[in-house]
Amino acid sequence: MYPQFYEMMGFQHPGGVCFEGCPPAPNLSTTALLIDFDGTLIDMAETPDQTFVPKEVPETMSRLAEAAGGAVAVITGRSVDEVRRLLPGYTGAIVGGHGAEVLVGTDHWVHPLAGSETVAKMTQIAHALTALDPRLIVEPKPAGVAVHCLRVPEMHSRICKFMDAIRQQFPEFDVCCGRRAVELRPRDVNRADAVIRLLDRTPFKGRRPVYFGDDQLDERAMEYVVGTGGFAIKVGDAESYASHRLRGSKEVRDCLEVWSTPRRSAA
Ligand SMILES: O=P(O)(O)OC[C@H]1O[C@H](O[C@H]2O[C@H](CO)[C@@H](O)[C@H](O)[C@H]2O)[C@H](O)[C@@H](O)[C@@H]1O
Repeated sequence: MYPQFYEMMGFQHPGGVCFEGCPPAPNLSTTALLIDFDGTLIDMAETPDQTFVPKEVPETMSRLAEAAGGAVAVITGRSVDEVRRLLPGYTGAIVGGHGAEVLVGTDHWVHPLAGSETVAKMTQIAHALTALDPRLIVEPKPAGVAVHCLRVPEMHSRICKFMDAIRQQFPEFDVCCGRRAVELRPRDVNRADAVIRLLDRTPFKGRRPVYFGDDQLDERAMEYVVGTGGFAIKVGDAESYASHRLRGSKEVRDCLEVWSTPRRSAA
């Protein structure tokens, strides 16, 4: 519903209200907005394919990207193509594969190991793990592979061990045992460094960074953002470098909706 409509009816548009936890909108013309995807912008789902993107999200993200002169980035473990598919029309930047891919404008950088024989072999071996339990899900990525064990948490530590055994055959890779997924990715890839590099290039350079994240993986990036005079918003109650808290993805989306409607945001 348009803000003007609420006004005509004598109500305040919900998008114009900064609620508890949602900081007042920063000046988007001097801000670099960095937003984690799963668990932050979008609610967690039982499998990566069941992820549901509310229909207003791509539009909100596009509005933010436009207002920020392109200095908005989705920071994620998913591939760039996957984010493009889930956010049709979004023209901001995407850091995919935890930093193994970076899309800014039309410049799409991919890690040299992306699409390599090595990744294909690793992915094939990871697929064999599903013989242990069909509820395990293998997600191939351009420069690595993830095995999701959200539906079989009791297998988590076994999967970590298996994936570590696979990794020993591929020295250029590291294993990351996350809470919900175990992932192999290039050793030299991590999201904090990817964020630092992103903030050093146009149109992000010289802007004040603001980071939304939910995961332990976001923390080093948040530490950097806070250390450079920006601020961070943590989703959930885990320990964090962030100065602000939101309870869940719905609140993140509501907050971004407020921010993308500058005329109505708090000063
Ligand atoms: O960096 P993020 O944007 O937070 O991405 C982290 C991983 O998210 C996805 O997997 C996770 O979310 C799925 C959907 O909610 C869930 O089913 C799965 O168990 C989680 O691990 C994504 O599929 C991965 O590629 C990302 O690395």
